Amino acid sequence: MRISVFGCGYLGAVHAACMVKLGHEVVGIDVIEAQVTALAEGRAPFHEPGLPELLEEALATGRLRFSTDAAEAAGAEVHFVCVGTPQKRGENAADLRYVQAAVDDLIPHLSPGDVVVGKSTVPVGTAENIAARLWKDAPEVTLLWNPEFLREGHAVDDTLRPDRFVYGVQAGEADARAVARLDEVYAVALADGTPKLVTDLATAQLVKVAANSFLATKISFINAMAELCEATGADVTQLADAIGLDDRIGRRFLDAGLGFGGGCLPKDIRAFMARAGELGADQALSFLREVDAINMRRRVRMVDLAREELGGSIVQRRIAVLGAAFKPHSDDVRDSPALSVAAQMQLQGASVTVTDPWAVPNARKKWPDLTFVDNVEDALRGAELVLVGTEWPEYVALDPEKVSRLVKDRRIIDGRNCLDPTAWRDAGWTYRALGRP
Ligand SMILES: NC(=O)C1=CN([C@@H]2O[C@H](COP(=O)(O)OP(=O)(O)OC[C@H]3O[C@@H](n4cnc5c(N)ncnc54)[C@H](O)[C@@H]3O)[C@@H](O)[C@H]2O)C=CC1
Ligand SMILES: O=C(O)[C@H]1O[C@H](OP(=O)(O)OP(=O)(O)OC[C@H]2O[C@@H](n3ccc(=O)[nH]c3=O)[C@H](O)[C@@H]2O)[C@H](O)[C@@H](O)[C@@H]1O
Repeated sequence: MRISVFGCGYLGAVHAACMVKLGHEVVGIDVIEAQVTALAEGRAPFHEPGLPELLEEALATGRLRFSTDAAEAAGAEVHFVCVGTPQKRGENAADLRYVQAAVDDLIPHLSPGDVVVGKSTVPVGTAENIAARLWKDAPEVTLLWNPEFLREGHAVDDTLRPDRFVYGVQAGEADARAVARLDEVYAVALADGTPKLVTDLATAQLVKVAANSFLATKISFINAMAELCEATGADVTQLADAIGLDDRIGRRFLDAGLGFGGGCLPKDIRAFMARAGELGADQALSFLREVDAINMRRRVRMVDLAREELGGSIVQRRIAVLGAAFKPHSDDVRDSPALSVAAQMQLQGASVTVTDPWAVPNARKKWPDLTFVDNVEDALRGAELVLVGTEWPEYVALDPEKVSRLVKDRRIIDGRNCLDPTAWRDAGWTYRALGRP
């Protein structure tokens, strides 16, 4: 099947390469020339495990190309929309201008019978507006909404072996043909037994934001428990293990710490609240305001803890921050809790050095005033306080004895509850964490 993918960022680049792996011929379209050039040369423009190898393999088949020219989408039968839907500046709502522009760019190159498949995360109602637009300008083209659930750091596997497919459809014969076509695209995964749910357009759009809202709520729930643990001397990691053993609750997404960041959960819950307000249903999602507030409070608590540990002031104190990415195995620094804490401490007068195995270039672009180093030893050298902001395996594996000689003072705050407190305390460190005695 010939496929086009509009938007070759974290979602689209992985999707394009994976579609080749599934046997299709793909053109990836993006408006950023440098990104297209890098991808066409087999260089992933961001860090995603497995993507460089997959790109190389896909390019070698001759069935994958990239372009900035939307006209290259002509001749494809299925067109995926994977462009960004960031938070509007100064507002909670999603900025839909990239989705609108991609649809505008695509329409002149569509042929009768083509299927447009929306994958970007959008406020409910967006798909219906696009469908109306296609009805007017390309009436023999069908729109499906097929939200994406991949996680950064696991994107390749999540795309090739997803937990489920959701197809949002309109009513009618054309939709049955479009569904059959999307089934052909995903034939390999469907044959492996991946569940498929066919819903109306509104439900499909809601499934996506509901899933992300649930995940964000689960994280904020455990972080609220961490606040209680801090007030009582209890241990949130044991609490999570204990409640997580109940199958109905489950242990996943109960890791307390600095909370959620990234290009998705924070902006998606805010956009969902904004859309609910427009629909006159804001009360239904008022709990998400609290989910957001609990999440942001963890960052403030981390800075307060640093101040407490340093005897009341962080001004001119040397603090090493391990981690800049919003989560391990990614170089994405969008709304990164670790970076936000580092920046806050710097703004409050601390002398902060940040390191990360992959995210330093992106972090430097975002916060050029922070000091960045490429390796953990340089970050630790002379530090009066060490703060773990992202649980990269190499930080989890640090030997507290070995790194003792690098720092000025042995003080560590584990912002991700990822270290063994006993090992650090036994090596003479003052160990503090969020929600753990
Ligand atoms: N990053 C993730 O893990 C996931 C993201 N999503 C959703 O997917 C969408 C994309 O997210 P990301 O890939 O993270 O964003 P991104 O910002 O990494 O990538 C978006 C890409 O779209 C390109 N673009 C903008 N306008 C365009 C146009 N008119 N034509 C072609 N390309 C255009 C941009 O240049 C950029 O490269 C968002 O709605 C996001 O919420 C959904 C699931 C997972
Ligand atoms: O819509 C999206 O883009 C994606 O958003 C999230 O994926 P992602 O943002 O890649 O990362 P997650 O693994 O969900 O982590 C998000 C944040 O929550 C934090 N987190 C996660 C789990 C946990 O127990 N505690 C916790 O604080 C992570 O450190 C990270 O900052 C969802 O997990 C994906 O299913 C979804 O497709």
